[in-house]
Amino acid sequence: MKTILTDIEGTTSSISFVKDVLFPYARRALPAFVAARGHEPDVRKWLDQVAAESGGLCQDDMIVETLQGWIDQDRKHTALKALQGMIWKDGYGQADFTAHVYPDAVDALRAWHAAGHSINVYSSGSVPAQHLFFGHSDAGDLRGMISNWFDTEMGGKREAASYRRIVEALGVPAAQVLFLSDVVEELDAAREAGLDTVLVDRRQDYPAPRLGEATHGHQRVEDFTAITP
Ligand SMILES: CSCCC(=O)C(=O)COP(=O)(O)O
Ligand SMILES: [Mg+2]
Repeated sequence: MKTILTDIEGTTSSISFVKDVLFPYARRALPAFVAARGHEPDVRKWLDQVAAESGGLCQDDMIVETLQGWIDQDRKHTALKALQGMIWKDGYGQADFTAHVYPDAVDALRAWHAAGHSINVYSSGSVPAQHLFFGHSDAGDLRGMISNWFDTEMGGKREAASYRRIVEALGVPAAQVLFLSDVVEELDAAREAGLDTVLVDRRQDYPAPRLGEATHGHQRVEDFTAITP
C-alpha cells in the first residue's frame, strides 16, 4: 500500500490559478494587510525576518515592496508564504475565489483515499494556506482525504534532507512513499532520499512536453488517471 505525497501547484492544480489569481491578490492586499495587522506578533515575526534578511529594512513600506518583488520572482520563501496564507484567508472567506484542483486529481484522490492509501501534501505554500486551498476548492472541501501537511518548514523542496524529514514524520519506509510533482529537481531530491517518484507533466501548465532526458528518468504522466499507486 503506497503512501502518497503530492505537490500542489502544477500537480494537483494549475499553475495559472496560483500565478494569475492567488499571487496578484496577495500583491494587491499586502500594503493594507501590513498596515492593519503588522503589529500582531504572528505577522510581525515574519516581517522582521524579511527586514533582517534584506539588510535591515527599517520601514514597513520597504518590507512590503521587498515582498511584492519576491511575489513577482515567485520566491518560495517561508516568510512570504506564511504572509500570503494569512492574506488569502480573507479572499477565500469572502468567496472572492475558490482553489483550482484538476478534476482528474479530485477523482484520483477520492479513489486512492477510498482504497486506503494515505494522502499527504508537501508544498511551498504554508500549511495554513494548504488547508485553505483544499478546504475551498472548486470541488468543495477536500481536506478530509489528506492525512498530513508539510511545507518549507521541513526544508526546501529541492533538498533530499527535506524528504528524509517527511518520511520520518510519516513513519513509513521511504520506498513506500510515492511523490508526485511537476518539478524535476524536486523529484530528483525525493529519489535521492529513497522515495518513488512520478513527474506530472500537464499540457495546460507545460505546453512543451518533458520527454527523454528531460524527465531525469522519472516516470512521466500527463494527469492523475495514469498513476497507479
Ligand atoms: C497552497 S498555497 C498556493 C501555492 C503556492 O503559494 C506555492 O508556492 C505552490 O508551490 P508548490 O510547491 O505547490 O508547487
Ligand atoms: Mg509544483
